[in-house]
Amino acid sequence: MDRLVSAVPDLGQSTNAAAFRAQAKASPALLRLKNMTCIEDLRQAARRRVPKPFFDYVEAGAYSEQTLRANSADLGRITFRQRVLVDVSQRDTGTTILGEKASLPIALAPIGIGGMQWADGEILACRAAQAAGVPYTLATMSICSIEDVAQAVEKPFWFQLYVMKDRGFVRSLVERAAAARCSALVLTVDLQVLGQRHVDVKNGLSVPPSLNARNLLALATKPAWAWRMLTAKRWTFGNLAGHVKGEQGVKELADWVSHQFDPTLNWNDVEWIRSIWPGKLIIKGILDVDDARTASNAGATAIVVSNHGGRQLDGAPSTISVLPKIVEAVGSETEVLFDGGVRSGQDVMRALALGARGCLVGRAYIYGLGAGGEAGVATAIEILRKELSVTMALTGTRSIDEVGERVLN
Ligand SMILES: Cc1cc2nc3c(=O)[nH]c(=O)nc-3n(C[C@H](O)[C@H](O)[C@H](O)COP(=O)(O)O)c2cc1C
Ligand SMILES: CC(C)CC(=O)C(=O)O
Repeated sequence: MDRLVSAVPDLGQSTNAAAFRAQAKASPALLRLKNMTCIEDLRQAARRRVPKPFFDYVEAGAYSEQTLRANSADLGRITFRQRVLVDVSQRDTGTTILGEKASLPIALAPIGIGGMQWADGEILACRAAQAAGVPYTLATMSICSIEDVAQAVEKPFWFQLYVMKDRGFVRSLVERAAAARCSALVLTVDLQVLGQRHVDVKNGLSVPPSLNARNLLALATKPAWAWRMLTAKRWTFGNLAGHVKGEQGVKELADWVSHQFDPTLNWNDVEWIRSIWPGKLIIKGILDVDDARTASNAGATAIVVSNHGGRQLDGAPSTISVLPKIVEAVGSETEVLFDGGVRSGQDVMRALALGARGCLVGRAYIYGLGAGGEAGVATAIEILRKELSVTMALTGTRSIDEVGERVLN
């Protein structure tokens, strides 16, 4: 299995289908994934390869999962206007996000515990993103630390910040992100209190995994996964090591969040973060027009219209349903990014058509990671790229600048 990973560190720029096919021929890992033609295929493969508690953790939404379902369902209701007899032989999926070139209008979203999907998962995902020319966001609650990732990749990445009660620790995280040359800070503001995901409680999700009979069985049935984890020797939250007393072996996730995360977080704290991080600041977790205006006034470079992938406020509206009014309110001053339910290039096109500058993709790439490590993430990005490119062609669109309401029915 390790051969599978080491075979693909130099994927190169997989920004077009021919290059990707050539790489796939040379790489056993990509070859194994060649029959994965859509994100759902990667999801099924991840289900087979990742121990149940960690696969379930990715899938889960909060409570009744109404908002989780609404994200995808509302995206799926948006239909395109088919246009014909337009010369679409030359199409460009490239754009800029926060002023930086991106080969696609996407960024990889912060995903806590990513390194439990595949050993060293955050390093591998970041490498795949950089090879494909899209931004990668490392989560505060990652398994690989900021320094682990910075040492293993060539270009800057984004760092996602959770604000904890210990502000000294928060400041040190920000300083570490700056020292690692992170190019943007993504401040997540929608998870000061955890929305319950029933399945995590039932599975007794903890990091590192608790060694009871049931969990041992779940791990033992995925020996390739377990072998990679044993070899990588990273089992717990890398960024927290040595900083948060007595929390090396975190027990129940929800308990831990309620002990550590600060529910007093408010707009004054955003001012404080702004003062200690002079660089690009993205505020993630905005779903309301008034909040979007306040974020824009607080000096955010960008906001992410997000309900945390349906994992927090169950009963909140889908992100696509609120996107247009938020774009209308702040889009001329602040870049508006979007996430929630994006599982295809068509979904990326839908969000762009309604005014998003780009999409953060969460589960879509995490399924790839669980399915095949770095090669799996590269495959996920490539699937999105191809789908977006074909959707552009069939709507008579040659560049991302041309995407707008004109492509929608
Ligand atoms: C397994 C998982 C873990 C996540 N962890 C974080 C996190 O640590 N920080 C954060 O800001 N958002 C986190 N999110 C939310 C994502 O960044 C993103 O908002 C969401 O996944 C988008 O929805 P999608 O998965 O439908 O694409 C997580 C989402 C998932 C599915
Ligand atoms: C470790 C968690 C707090 C990460 C997260 O944001 C999530 O699971 O949605």
